[in-house]
Amino acid sequence: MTDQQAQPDRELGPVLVVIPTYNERDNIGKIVKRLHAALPQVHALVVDDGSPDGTGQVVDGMVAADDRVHVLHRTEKAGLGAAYVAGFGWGLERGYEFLVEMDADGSHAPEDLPRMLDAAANADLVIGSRYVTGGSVVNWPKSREVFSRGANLYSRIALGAPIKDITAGFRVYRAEVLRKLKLHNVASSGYCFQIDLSWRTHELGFRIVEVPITFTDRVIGESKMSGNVVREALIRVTKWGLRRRGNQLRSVFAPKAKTPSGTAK
Ligand SMILES: Nc1nc2c(ncn2[C@@H]2O[C@H](COP(=O)(O)OP(=O)(O)O[C@H]3O[C@H](CO)[C@@H](O)[C@H](O)[C@@H]3O)[C@@H](O)[C@H]2O)c(=O)[nH]1
Repeated sequence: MTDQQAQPDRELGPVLVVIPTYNERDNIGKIVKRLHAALPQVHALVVDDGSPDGTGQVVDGMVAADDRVHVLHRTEKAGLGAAYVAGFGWGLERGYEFLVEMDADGSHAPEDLPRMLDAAANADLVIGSRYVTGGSVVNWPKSREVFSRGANLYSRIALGAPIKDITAGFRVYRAEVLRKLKLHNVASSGYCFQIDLSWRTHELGFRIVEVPITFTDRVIGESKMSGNVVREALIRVTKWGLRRRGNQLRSVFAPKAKTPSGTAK
């Protein structure tokens, strides 16, 4: 891992693109190359969870050849959320002002990132959204898209957050947001991490903007979606939603404070 000072990018300040990897040996080189073709000045941090296919060693070679590429090696597969928390911590310590989430498999087009960074000039969180006007999904099996849309609808209703693509994994966070989110308290490890951070960002009153993107299913390798990932999201979102309803009811039925004249305020 090189340990350079963050370099300024565009007019925004230094940008770090965090890319979690598990078994992405044949994807990681291509995606970082596309990223640097689109945005030569950004830095990339790959967070690899000891991929058995040797992704970590491939990235070591990239780090040795390019000052803009960094790596965090972790010993075991601990989920996408934990990988991002580690990557964000690394970036915040080094003074990056914008921290980007992006998959390694090409589902997220780095060529869309300049538009997202433009939007970040007036937002605290920019979500690359499949489900706003102009956004789309290419090559996903219909069942996966229906599932993803259903998960979004359920989360939106349960949490009352007006975000069309709350599970999206292509995002730009302003560093200030991540500092306020108290990342050490985030326990969501799978894709639920995206919902968790979106909701926390919304609750803190930060500006969230959705920019349309085209999500294209991976050509090489496999999705890490599993029963555990789905269960975690379902249980957590339901629990947060019930807690939110409970808080709303408590505030409606809580005894009103009395004024000195005896009328309720
Ligand atoms: N380090 C690490 N990386 C992981 C892990 N699990 C997944 N990744 C990496 O995280 C990225 C996304 O994982 P995929 O498994 O390819 O995701 P997907 O099924 O295509 O899901 C996409 O859509 C979801 C919502 O619909 C998103 O929530 C998700 O972030 C992603 O964009 C890939 O770069 C993958 O290697 C893990 O345990 N550890």
